[in-house]
Amino acid sequence: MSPSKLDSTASFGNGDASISCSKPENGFVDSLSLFHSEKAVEELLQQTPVEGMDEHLIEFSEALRTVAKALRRAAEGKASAQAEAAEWKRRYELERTRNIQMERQVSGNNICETLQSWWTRASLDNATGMIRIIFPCLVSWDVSKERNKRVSEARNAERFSAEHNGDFDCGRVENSNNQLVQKNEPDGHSEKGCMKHGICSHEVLRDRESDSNSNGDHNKMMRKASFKLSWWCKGENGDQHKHDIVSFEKGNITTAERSSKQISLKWESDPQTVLILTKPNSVSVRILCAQMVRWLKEKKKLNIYVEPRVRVELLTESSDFNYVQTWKDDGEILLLHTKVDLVITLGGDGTVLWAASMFKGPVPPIVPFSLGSLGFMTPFHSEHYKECLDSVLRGPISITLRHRLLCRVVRDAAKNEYDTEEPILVLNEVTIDRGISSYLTNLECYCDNSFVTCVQGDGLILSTTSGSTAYSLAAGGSMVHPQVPGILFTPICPHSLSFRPLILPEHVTVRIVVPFNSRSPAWASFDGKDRKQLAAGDALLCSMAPWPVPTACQVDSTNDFLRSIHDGLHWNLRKTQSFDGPRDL
Ligand SMILES: NC(=O)c1ccc[n+]([C@@H]2O[C@H](COP(=O)([O-])OP(=O)(O)OC[C@H]3O[C@@H](n4cnc5c(N)ncnc54)[C@H](O)[C@@H]3O)[C@@H](O)[C@H]2O)c1
Ligand SMILES: Nc1ncnc2c1ncn2[C@@H]1O[C@H](COP(=O)(O)OP(=O)(O)OP(=O)(O)O)[C@@H](O)[C@H]1O
Repeated sequence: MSPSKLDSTASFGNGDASISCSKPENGFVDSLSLFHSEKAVEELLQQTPVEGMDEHLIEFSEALRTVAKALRRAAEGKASAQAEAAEWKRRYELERTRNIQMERQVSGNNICETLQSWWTRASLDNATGMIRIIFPCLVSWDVSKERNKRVSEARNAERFSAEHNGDFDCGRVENSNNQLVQKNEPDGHSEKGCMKHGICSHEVLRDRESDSNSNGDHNKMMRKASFKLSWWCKGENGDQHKHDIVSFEKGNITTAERSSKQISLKWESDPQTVLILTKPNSVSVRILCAQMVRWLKEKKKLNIYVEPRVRVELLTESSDFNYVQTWKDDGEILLLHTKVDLVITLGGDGTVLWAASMFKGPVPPIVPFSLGSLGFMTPFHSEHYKECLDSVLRGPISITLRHRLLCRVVRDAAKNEYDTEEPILVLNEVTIDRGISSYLTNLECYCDNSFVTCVQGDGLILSTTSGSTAYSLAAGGSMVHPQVPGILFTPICPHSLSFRPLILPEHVTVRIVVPFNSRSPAWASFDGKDRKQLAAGDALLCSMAPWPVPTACQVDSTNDFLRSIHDGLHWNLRKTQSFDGPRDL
């Protein structure tokens, strides 16, 4: 996977005539210097007086010529090998791009398919000329009539990809009415069939109403609450969600939508089920959790889920907490997002990271209460939990859609880039570092098809904008508003003066490869957890995940962000300069 690197150094004679083939920065050998070597030998011989030269000198000059010729041949051989390698790389990247496009098409088609399945419920909005589709379980989305055409195109493409790419078959079959339907699993949990490596597909957004009707009252009670998202800017409520981001009428380019608008969440039916996640080993958290559970059950009549550990703790306190629900195995955790309307976290940022890591697909809105020391992502104060939850349950609320990164490890022995280990979603960052090794990491970095750089230092952080205030900040990265979509590329202690951090656009795939000439393996860790070793030839692929983490805001995402950098980090805190003193008049 790594371009091979030669390190050749040869030197003949002294002064002007010395020939050297050195290895400059970033590992690229200057092959021109090899071509120049033969010329330099000729020059050296011309400088030597020919007359009166004894036989040894003639022999020596012949030997030099032979060496120079050998060097030229080596240079030519290397140049042709490089050209061949470049051609193979080009073919490989083409193939890779084609595969990625196919993958995107499939996931895009999954959305289109969901749209298709709700087409029958679509209604024409006469005022705007738009067709409005209500997704009963998650969002309402306006789509233009042209989408209809795209859906059928997408379905054709899906048929193509189903034939050519078995990886992404989420268990769909076509019924006699030509509609795409879910294959029935023997255990009735067809969603499980949609989880490739434990990551959800968009299939899970389908309505669960039919399930609840057929399964009686219990499931009816568990039906997910629906809500609607709308985008607004500068305090104005611009509820018209246009899909054309860029228009170029009459040669004028205009952008209509910006992804960083404030988002507001309005419940369309009342939330019924909350999941409470708590930081372990904290007495204050335990006490608050018991109070909150009681209040939510008695005053708000909500169904409550907690982790198995917390249920045991609650039952130890009182058997009255018998109504609190939990799960038995990890398989049930994968289905939590289909039952839970709202997640409440009691702890610090680590508990928000923990909550996000439990959802390997869509994430319900999270209300994070601060019971830690820093609390960048936890704007709610626990003392006022009743007022806060009252207002959240009533809605509408401002939310921050925190982007996540999807990380896949591709081992050297993998057949292709889809032959990966279980993908991991991170809310803060993935770090590739030297682990316990005392050697510099040597990491080759690519952005889509382009070589970025080699990281020689302690490692590299690929961070979300939410994670920009965490480890990336400590390594010298910029602080970025969490609503800005992008991937931060921040080196850790690079052994180079000019290696400044980068911010890459959200649509790219970053590939980090451990080259074969690396002195030691590298280690990847995900939101500070789950260390994985990366041996020579292994790669880590990182791209923006389609499932952000919606966290409720105290005021709005900008106000909350600025407050947290002021209160949490004391950003740019300095005594104000006094008026009396030197000044320009
Ligand atoms: N040198 C460093 O700054 C450093 C080193 C290792 C890990 N970390 C961070 O710790 C995170 C894991 O957090 P944890 O609570 O499980 O471990 P932890 O208990 O070690 O706490 C790490 C600290 O980072 C803070 N933090 C976490 N996410 C943040 C964010 N998005 N913005 C601002 N501060 C944030 C936490 O509040 C906590 O104070 C990792 O994702 C990584 O970003 C930082
Ligand atoms: N429900 C949970 N189960 C297991 N571990 C958890 C859970 N919630 C949080 N943790 C872990 O506990 C650790 C501490 O959590 P958290 O950061 O929320 O608290 P804190 O350290 O007191 O807060 P702060 O970092 O702001 O001081 C983190 O490493 C986190 O991953």
